[in-house]
Amino acid sequence: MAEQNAPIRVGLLGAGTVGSQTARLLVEQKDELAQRIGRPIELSGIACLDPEEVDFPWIDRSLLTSDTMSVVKNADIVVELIGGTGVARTFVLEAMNNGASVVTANKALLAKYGPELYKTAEDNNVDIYFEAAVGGAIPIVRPLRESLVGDQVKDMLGIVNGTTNYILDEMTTKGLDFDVALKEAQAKGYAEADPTGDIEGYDAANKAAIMATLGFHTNVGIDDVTVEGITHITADDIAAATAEGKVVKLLAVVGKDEHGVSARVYPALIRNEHPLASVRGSFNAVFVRAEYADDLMFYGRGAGGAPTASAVVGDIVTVARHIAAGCTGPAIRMYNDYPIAPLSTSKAAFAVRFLIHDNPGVLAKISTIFAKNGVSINGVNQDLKPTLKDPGYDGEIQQLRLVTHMTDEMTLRATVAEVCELDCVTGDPSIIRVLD
Ligand SMILES: NC(=O)C1=CN([C@@H]2O[C@H](COP(=O)(O)OP(=O)(O)OC[C@H]3O[C@@H](n4cnc5c(N)ncnc54)[C@H](O)[C@@H]3O)[C@@H](O)[C@H]2O)C=CC1
Ligand SMILES: N[C@@H](CC=O)C(=O)O
Ligand code: NA
Repeated sequence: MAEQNAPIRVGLLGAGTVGSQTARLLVEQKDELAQRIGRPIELSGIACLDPEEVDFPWIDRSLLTSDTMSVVKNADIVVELIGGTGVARTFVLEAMNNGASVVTANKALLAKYGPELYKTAEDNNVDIYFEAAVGGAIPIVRPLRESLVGDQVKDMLGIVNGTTNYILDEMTTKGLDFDVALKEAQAKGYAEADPTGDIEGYDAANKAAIMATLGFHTNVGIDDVTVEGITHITADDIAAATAEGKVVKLLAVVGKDEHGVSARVYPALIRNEHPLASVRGSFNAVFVRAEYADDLMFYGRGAGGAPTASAVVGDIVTVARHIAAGCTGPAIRMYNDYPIAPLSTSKAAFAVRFLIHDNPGVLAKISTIFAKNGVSINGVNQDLKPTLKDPGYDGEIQQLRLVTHMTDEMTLRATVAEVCELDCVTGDPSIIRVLD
């Protein structure tokens, strides 16, 4: 009987943005969570790199240690909030092999080592839960893993990175520079320890890999995702979008067709009336289309300490309930072995921006190359950029923007490369997809 009422020990690895807030939610709601679980839970240890630097009024300093393995070994639930694919993997595997269940927010770890981790959980008869790994506070992992398990997911489309959504939103609505907006996102706790992963699209790609794996019951890893970030999006791109009644958003797009499964991350132009256009700041949103449920939409805070901690603590309670009941949740089985659809099957409409010499005949040369390659142009506009210069050319520079009809991506990219060979074209082109 004493055993049945003994507190369930929760070992926290990491006391940063998410770890510190997870500790707060556990401490502040201790009594109520015990009632929800039917057994008390206690924080048995908190590991971090430098305990001296952790100073939150709700954290009992005697629990802090830099001996992470000791926390792993003395817990029933290990909560991994360190991040990255290095030591986090070692600690998570050790925890499960030691009989502990795991809760993690670490999408990079799951997108790289998912199959190994899911199998280790099943082999050891323990849980691995990770609601916070996709869409922060938004319940999306559990709906894919449990609620929609009686359905067939067709595709998913979403904004799954809070940092880039915040940056693009601030650039659009306040005219902020990219770097200033990024610094703000870091200060608000949205960005990864190394924000390169956010702005280059890899964080969203990790999430796309997890979504595809759960949605299609097949292994999709980070290396299977085609990734394009937002670092090449300029104030000019945003201004052009605004002028056309559109916004630029970084999207994760996951689907399945006769060529296989695809998971892609790229910035896209979307109409102001599109529901994703109104997803602002650090909010995320995911659309899921399922065979029988039809369209579903999930929306909420995708990043930040407290919202992410809400998802983490939700998982801790779920896993603690399983421990109290002597069971585990559903295993993650990748029983399908779908191929990854090649990029050559990708089709879209594109907005392409070139910097060109302001001379007669330039537009004709460019449109000839487009026509020769079978890429149909839907719209053109041009404006003078008097502040830009091309060394070796005395005239002025124009910005030429072409919007194509639906075309295949490889042909479009080859066409743009061919145009860039022209002497009258300067600088780097910009290519952004246009969503219907
Ligand atoms: N910040 C956010 O909005 C979100 C973060 N996540 C994920 O949550 C995880 C944690 O992210 P943040 O809290 O933002 O990171 P953070 O950089 O603020 O905190 C990391 C913590 O891990 C500790 N740590 C590093 N190496 C350690 C080791 N060997 N042993 C023990 N502790 C160690 C650090 O001392 C620090 O306390 C990451 O996987 C991240 O991708 C997921 C969703 C949202
Ligand atoms: N860096 C991530 C944090 C949440 O997953 C983001 O910006 O979305
Ligand atoms: Na989530």
